[in-house]
Amino acid sequence: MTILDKIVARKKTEVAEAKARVTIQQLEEYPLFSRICYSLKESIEHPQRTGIIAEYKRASPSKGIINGKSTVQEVVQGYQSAGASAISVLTDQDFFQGSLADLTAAREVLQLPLLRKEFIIDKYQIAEAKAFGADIILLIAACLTPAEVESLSIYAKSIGLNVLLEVHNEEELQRSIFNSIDAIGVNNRNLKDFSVSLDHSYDLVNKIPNRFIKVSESGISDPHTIRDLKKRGFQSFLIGENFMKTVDPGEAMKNFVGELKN
Ligand SMILES: O=P(O)(O)OC[C@@H](O)[C@@H](O)c1c[nH]c2ccccc12
Repeated sequence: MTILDKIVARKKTEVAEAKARVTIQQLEEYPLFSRICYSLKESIEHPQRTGIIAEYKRASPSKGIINGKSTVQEVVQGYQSAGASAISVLTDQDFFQGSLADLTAAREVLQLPLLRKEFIIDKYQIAEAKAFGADIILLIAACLTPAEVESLSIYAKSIGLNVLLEVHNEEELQRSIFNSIDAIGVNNRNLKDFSVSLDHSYDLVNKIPNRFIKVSESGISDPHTIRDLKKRGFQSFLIGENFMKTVDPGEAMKNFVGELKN
């Protein structure tokens, strides 16, 4: 059993438990649910922003604890001032030590699109994402059938969310493209064995149709890499650990962006 299989199995139980506590109809009554979402595309095209989607990640299955001290609000405010185009917050508890409370805390201090970073397998988690403050959801092709990618993305669009599809290889990409998707991210990390290689981004960029925002995800730690990815056609870059492993992630991003401009 791969780690991804374990996470997905756990998600099925979690979603069943959550549904027993709060129904989807009740989520639709939450105050944040009726909000108008920020557009990911507009924020990425904003001339004063960097294209970076900066992530708040306390821990991960591959690294264990990354940062147990910095609070979500201080970090995402730092990211926002440093020029992030969007913010990603992990909400998985068991493997990443995140929560929906982290998502709402981030929402309170942000004027940027906010991604619920989660292993989504059920429409219910998409309603939760909106109800707790997200503007963007992630659909991971590796754990969804094409029919699921289609129906989940259509539901997300129907409640005004932006949809980021994550792929790791060409087969996942070709089977998962639908018009209800806004952005396609190439995960440089293999979720089955955690190996990281930017070659995944380089190999897939020209196979992604230009109508989608192209995002390169994971393992980015050098401003030169961003320049290179941009030249090859990416508009956006998802970075977590490189900032989170420092004592002041917002400051680390500010310095990184400073180098990017030189
Ligand atoms: O910390 P990194 O290597 O900069 O990676 C960030 C982000 O891409 C990574 O956390 C991620 C990409 N896809 C995911 C899916 C689930 C959980 C986490 C992820």
